[in-house]
Amino acid sequence: MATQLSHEYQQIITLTPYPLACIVALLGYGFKRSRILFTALNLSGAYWLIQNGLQTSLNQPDAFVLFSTISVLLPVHMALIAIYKERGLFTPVGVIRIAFIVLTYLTLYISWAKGSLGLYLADLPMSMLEMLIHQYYLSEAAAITFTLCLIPVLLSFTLRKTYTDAALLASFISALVMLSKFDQSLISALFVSASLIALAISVMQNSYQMAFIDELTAIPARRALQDKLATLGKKYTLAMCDIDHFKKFNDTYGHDVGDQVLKMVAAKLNQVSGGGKAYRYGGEEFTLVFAGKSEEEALPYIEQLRETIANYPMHIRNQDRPKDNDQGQQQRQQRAKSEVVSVQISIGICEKTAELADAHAVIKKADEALYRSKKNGRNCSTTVHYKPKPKPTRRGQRKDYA
Ligand SMILES: Nc1nc2c(ncn2[C@@H]2O[C@H](COP(=O)(O)OP(=O)(O)OP(=O)(O)O)[C@@H](O)[C@H]2O)c(=O)[nH]1
Repeated sequence: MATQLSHEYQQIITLTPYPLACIVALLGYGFKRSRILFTALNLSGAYWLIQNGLQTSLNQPDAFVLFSTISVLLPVHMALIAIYKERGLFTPVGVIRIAFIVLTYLTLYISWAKGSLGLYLADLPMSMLEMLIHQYYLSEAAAITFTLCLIPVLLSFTLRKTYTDAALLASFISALVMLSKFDQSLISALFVSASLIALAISVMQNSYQMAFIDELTAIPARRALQDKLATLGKKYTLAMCDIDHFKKFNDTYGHDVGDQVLKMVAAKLNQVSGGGKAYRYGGEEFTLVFAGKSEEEALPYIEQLRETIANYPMHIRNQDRPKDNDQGQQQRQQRAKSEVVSVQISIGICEKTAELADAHAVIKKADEALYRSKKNGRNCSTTVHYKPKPKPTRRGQRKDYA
């Protein structure tokens, strides 16, 4: 009975990569991640051949040629997929890529099914015939191919830094382990399944990132804030922060510099202490959430942030560098004075009270307080309920956009 059960489990494990590959291919298609779909095709193609032609001793010429070819084909496809630029699935390049993967595995299968694969054994170079290390199923040719193909996979991972590239790298390493320890029972099913799961997770993480993380500032976005607001208890404080005269940054230095300012402010707000959490509310507006804190308790942390931002010397990077050296030096000297600017923010703070029905009512009140901060000369915080003793604001020596 135990053997029977174990056999059934083995069957399930052996079949698992097929539905997984379908799910991953559908995810790749649905989320327009062509590299995910190509990798699902590549892995399932190789796995299908392994299950059909390699459940026998590698001493058989047919099986040996099939194994040697897969050992080279799999990493080559992975490297080509890694360097592929996402251009959509049904573009000419996308279709060629799909056809290339399918045709290579199909040709191999047909040759194997006709029994003609073994005939090529004599044509294989020595580097494909001898295993490099004892007990590892990796020929010299496969080892060289894996090493060469690792370069684009690693480069793509380091340069693009996407979840997809992380999953591609994981699949690549997994393919290497799977092939070199090929004699282990169920190894191909387990490693191909693990790779497919990593690919599926990368699609989920990608879509989470797109929905919940603000692309420009890399801090949580409005949707993440909505989720957070839904989980807050009875006591919390929200602070709405708005960059002062932000339009002037855009108008004076251009949209790119405006983006730099947004990134700097977001980075500073993201360092909030006292249990606060920063979100980009939209445009040049940010929200700080202090769960379990009153206005009075949150205020020192908020004020500290406001001052940190106002005191930060923001260096405006100039895009058009002059070619002429003297002119460049003059401009650089001028820039040294004129291009360090101070960014200031105005803040409205409101805590949850019994009269305020929900978090949206609290945000509305905080927004009204923010409006009062703007009217009171900007670069200051206004609370709705708590009345702190007025404190004179300090202004720096740098160019001030108030
Ligand atoms: N560069 C850049 N600008 C943005 C972005 N989102 C919104 N803006 C700009 O932010 C500016 C907001 O300007 P206003 O609402 O007039 O406010 P303000 O100039 O900050 O003035 P006050 O709030 O009264 O201090 C607009 O010019 C928008 O185009 C963005 O993602 N990048």
